[in-house]
Amino acid sequence: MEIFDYMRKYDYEQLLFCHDDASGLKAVIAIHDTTLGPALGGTRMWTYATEEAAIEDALRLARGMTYKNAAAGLNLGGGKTVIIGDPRKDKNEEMFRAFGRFIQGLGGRYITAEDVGTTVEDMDIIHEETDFVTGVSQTYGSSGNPSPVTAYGCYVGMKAAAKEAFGSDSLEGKTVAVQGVGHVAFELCRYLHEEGARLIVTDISTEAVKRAVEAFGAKAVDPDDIYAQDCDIFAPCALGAILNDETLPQLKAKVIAGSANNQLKEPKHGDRLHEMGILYAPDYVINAGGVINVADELHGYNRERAMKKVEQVYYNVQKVIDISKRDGIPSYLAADRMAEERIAKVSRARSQFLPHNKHVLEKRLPR
Ligand SMILES: NC(=O)C1=CN([C@@H]2O[C@H](COP(=O)(O)OP(=O)(O)OC[C@H]3O[C@@H](n4cnc5c(N)ncnc54)[C@H](O)[C@@H]3O)[C@@H](O)[C@H]2O)C=CC1
Ligand SMILES: O=C(O)CCC(=O)C(=O)O
Repeated sequence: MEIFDYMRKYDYEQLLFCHDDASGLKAVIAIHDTTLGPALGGTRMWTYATEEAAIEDALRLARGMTYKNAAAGLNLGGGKTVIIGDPRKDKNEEMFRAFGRFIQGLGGRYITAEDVGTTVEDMDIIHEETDFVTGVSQTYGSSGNPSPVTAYGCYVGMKAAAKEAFGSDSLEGKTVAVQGVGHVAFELCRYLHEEGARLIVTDISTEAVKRAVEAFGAKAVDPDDIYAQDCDIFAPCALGAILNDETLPQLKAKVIAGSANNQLKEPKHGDRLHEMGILYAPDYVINAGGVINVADELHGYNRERAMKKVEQVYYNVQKVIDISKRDGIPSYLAADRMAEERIAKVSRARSQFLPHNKHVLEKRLPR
């Protein structure tokens, strides 16, 4: 991999390697774009097969956060960290403290949060060493676990997509097939059940399926059968790349609206969904509830205000649909266009010289 060629191709700002031998910390922080504000994105801990795979993941995820934050209307840029290691075996307090000090050294250019393999408890340790961490536990007056808020954003985003596809945003009587009933999807199922939707669920964990069947009267199906279910809406809430050559021909849903990141295996699958007349609510627009929630911590966390902001996901999905119709392009490209247009407009507005730039971080968390 030619790092600078890759960074030039997608316009990255910065890539940092953080090493601490005593704790075993090997972290890569990627900062993609800070036009809108400091780069905010979670820390993923994973056992990467190679260092190159870890760097690529950090870069790809950081760019995704630029688009997610811009589309969500946040004054934040995009960044992400990967820590190389097994989250079940390799974590220790010194590691997250050392990592926190590296983040502090960036002076606010990058703000972290949870991602796959890291928890609220890990954020609390990072918080001992830096001001620039969110997703910290509620005992610090912070937001805690973001999943229920992500679920709420996903629910309102699904309603906006339903309005376009079925003429009404009511989900009463609609059948929703949910792939993966983990932290986000279980809460999503609760909203759907309360509104009177019929649920079909699957998960590789029989325990997770059992919980959803018992709590919401959901019908359970095998993981491979979820795509071909007779349903109105398909909600991918487990893995990435599940919209691909094998699964697209099986789909009967008119709408795809779920929380999973990177749902399209390749861009051509977004084109194909458009041709098939299936409305795809782009992943990073509909699953932005989590980041909207943690970003609220930067202003002194207020749950009510955060939930109000997350309601905006409804209108963001509508905006994407409008751009898709206006420009005759698939929804995934419309989402990119919406994010890029916002970055360009803010960038133009900020070209005017000001003696003192307004700092985006109005209030820091107490420590
Ligand atoms: N937690 C959050 O706030 C956010 C989550 N997301 C994304 O939403 C998705 C779900 O996140 P969480 O609920 O936090 O994760 P989770 O790990 O709690 O839930 C995922 C569920 O999917 C199941 N699963 C895995 N492979 C499967 C397969 N092949 N078929 C069926 N089920 C399978 C797992 O057993 C698990 O129950 C992930 O893609 C995540 O990246 C995105 C933004 C924020
Ligand atoms: O939701 C979070 O905890 C952090 C934001 C993030 O990294 C994401 O949305 O993927």
